[in-house]
Amino acid sequence: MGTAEEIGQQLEFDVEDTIFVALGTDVDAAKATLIWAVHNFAGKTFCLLHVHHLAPKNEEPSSYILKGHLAKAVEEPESQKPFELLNQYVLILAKLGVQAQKLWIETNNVERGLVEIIAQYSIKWLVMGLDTERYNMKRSIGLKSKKAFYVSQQAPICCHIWFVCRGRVIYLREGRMGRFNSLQLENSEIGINHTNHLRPESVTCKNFADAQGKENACDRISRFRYQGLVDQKGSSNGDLGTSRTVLLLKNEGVKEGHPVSQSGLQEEASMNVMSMKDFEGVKAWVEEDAVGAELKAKSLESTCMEEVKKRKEMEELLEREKKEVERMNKEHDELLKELQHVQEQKSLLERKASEYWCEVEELEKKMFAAVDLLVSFKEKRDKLQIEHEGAMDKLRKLKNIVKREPSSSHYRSAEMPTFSFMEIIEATRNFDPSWKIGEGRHGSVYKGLLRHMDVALKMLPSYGSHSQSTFQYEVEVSSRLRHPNLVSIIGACPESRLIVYENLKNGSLEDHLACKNHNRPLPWQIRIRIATDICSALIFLHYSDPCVVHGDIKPSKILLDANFIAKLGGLGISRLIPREEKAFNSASVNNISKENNAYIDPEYLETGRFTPESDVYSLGVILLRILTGRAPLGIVKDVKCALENDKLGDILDSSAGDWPHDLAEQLALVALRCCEKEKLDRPDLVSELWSVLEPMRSIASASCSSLKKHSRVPAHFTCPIFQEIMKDPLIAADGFTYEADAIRGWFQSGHNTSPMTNLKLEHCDLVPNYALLNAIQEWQHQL
Ligand SMILES: Nc1ncnc2c1ncn2[C@@H]1O[C@H](COP(=O)(O)OP(=O)(O)OP(=O)(O)O)[C@@H](O)[C@H]1O
Repeated sequence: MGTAEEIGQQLEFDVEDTIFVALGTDVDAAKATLIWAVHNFAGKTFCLLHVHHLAPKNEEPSSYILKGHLAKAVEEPESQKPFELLNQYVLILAKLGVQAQKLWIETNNVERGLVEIIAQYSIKWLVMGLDTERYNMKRSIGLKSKKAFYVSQQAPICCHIWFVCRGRVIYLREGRMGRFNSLQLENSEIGINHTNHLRPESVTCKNFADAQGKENACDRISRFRYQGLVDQKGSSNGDLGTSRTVLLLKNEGVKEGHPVSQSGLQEEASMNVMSMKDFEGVKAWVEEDAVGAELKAKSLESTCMEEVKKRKEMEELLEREKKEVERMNKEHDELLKELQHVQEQKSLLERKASEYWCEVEELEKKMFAAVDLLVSFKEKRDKLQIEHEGAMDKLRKLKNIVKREPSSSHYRSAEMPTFSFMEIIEATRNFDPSWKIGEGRHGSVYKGLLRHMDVALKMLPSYGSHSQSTFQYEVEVSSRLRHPNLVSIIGACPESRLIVYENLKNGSLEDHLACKNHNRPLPWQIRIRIATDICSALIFLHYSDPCVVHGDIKPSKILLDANFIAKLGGLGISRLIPREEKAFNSASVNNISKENNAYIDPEYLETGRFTPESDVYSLGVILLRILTGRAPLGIVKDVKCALENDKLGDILDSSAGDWPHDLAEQLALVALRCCEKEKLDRPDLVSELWSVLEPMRSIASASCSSLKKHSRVPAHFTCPIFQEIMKDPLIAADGFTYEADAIRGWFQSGHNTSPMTNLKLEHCDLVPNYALLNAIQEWQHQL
């Protein structure tokens, strides 16, 4: 065993020109490294270097080697050692025509051993194969192996080292010294190309064939002689520390247990004739020759088959999955469409719902309004029911009133005489126009001679249910109310809706005030008496039970008989009001002219309700007209103004004669009170109005000169049979008053009917009419 220098000297080849290839225990890696080296350093001398790791002392080397990668990788029997593989590599290279040496070094530290060998032999070019497992990543660059890293760091600086794995350079540690510093790689993946100046020195496979004459492979192989430079028993030269170095230089010196067979050498020799063109073939041979590779290939083949099978299954599975995915995608699309449709429906429904809500709110509002309306209608209904009950009660009372005995009331229960239309035609001379004495809203008034009586015939329109009811009502009321100052009804012609009244020969007050039909102006005395007559009639109506409100008092309704006794007519609009009632409603104001509006109570115009005070108001306007002779419109204001200015005399109707001033002023004041807007401010008929008018009448009677001129016997003072002023007036069952001798003679002559109506009398009893007698006597006294 010698020093490193000594060892180097013992090498039979030029270290300077040799490419050292350090091979590990990984067979695949070793092969790939070798192929790379041969491919890139064609023509160079190779020395295959294996630094063998010695087993620890407590473990047998052989068993350790068996555990090593090499033995496992090639699946060699126990006897085969990495050393034999090194020989195989050399043989393979020989087959490739590459000159190769082998160097076997044993040490207990591989990387340090490598570094020391580099140093000892001054190795300039070293290719270091790396474990494939560690560099399995594609394009992994950099050293991961601890050994490689150590070598790259510690190797002498003059050494150029390629770290190769799987046929590509992982890392290049460039050396600074040496002739081949600029050596470029032919197929390096790190991009180093051959330079032209190296080419001549490179020996390609072809060149190698040409050079075989100089030195054949056997010669080169024969130079591998085993020289036991290192003492197997551990007598180290000390430079390598604990390592043992075995240098293989010659065939004859093969280390024990690592023989190179003769046949192998012969094969190597024969393979020396192979050219680099057969490289692929040799490579195939190498692969076929390698048992491990074959087994591995088989294994790989079966694995591949399995993989193919698996792949097929996977592809089928994938296909199925793909179809499933397509189906699911289709379903997904359909569901998406459905979802979209549902969302559209949803938004549509939401829109409709909001519209419905709006409608519901509207309907609720309407419903609440309807409920309010219903409530108000119910209230009105209840009110109307109460009113209806009240009306029914009134009706019952009125019916009772109607049924009363004649002696207990002002009403007469006698049947109203009826006339045929033929009689009416005869009485009016077929409605001779010259016999027409008046025209009202409801029809014309004719004078007539009916059954020897001087009558006035008022014909109501023959159409409309209203006219029928008006007709019936007027007949009913007129027939039941009897008073010297009320126009008396004589009978009716229902078939022509015609009412027969007594004929008041002097016409209406209106005609006299307006001096129509050649009427002379009435003297103030007559006017005062007319006022008292109407007041008397009103007192009679208002104090009747039930109270009768005329409701339409105006001068045209005040008729004057032959003696200028005033009689109030036109009871058609009047209403019976029970005592406890104060008013009745009427809508007839619509038909009233503006002129006649002046007689109507302003309160009625506002409320539509007639009260007894309404009649008082009308009477007040009539009194003012009697006093002034002026038109009714604005008369109240004129008289007020005249009174305030003490100029009443200026507005008095001078055609009535000389009005006594006090009387005129008194009449004006009381008339204005009647025309007060507030009904409560108007005077009471009896206590306030009659009490003023009655003394006036006396004053007027006293002023006989003018009165006598106009005085005539009142018609009701004369007997209907004798036509003379009655001295002993008796009331018969027909309600008429007759002179006692005349009516008794009527009965004694066999009559049991009324001389006036020709109807059968219920009885022949006769009752004295003291009131009339008193009136006659008073009248006679005044005369
Ligand atoms: N019984 C009668 N005797 C004499 N003349 C009468 C009689 N009745 C009515 N007249 C005359 O006929 C006229 C019409 O009377 P009528 O009652 O029909 O209407 P009006 O009172 O004038 O008006 P309205 O149409 O408002 O009732 C009276 O103005 C009067 O001149």
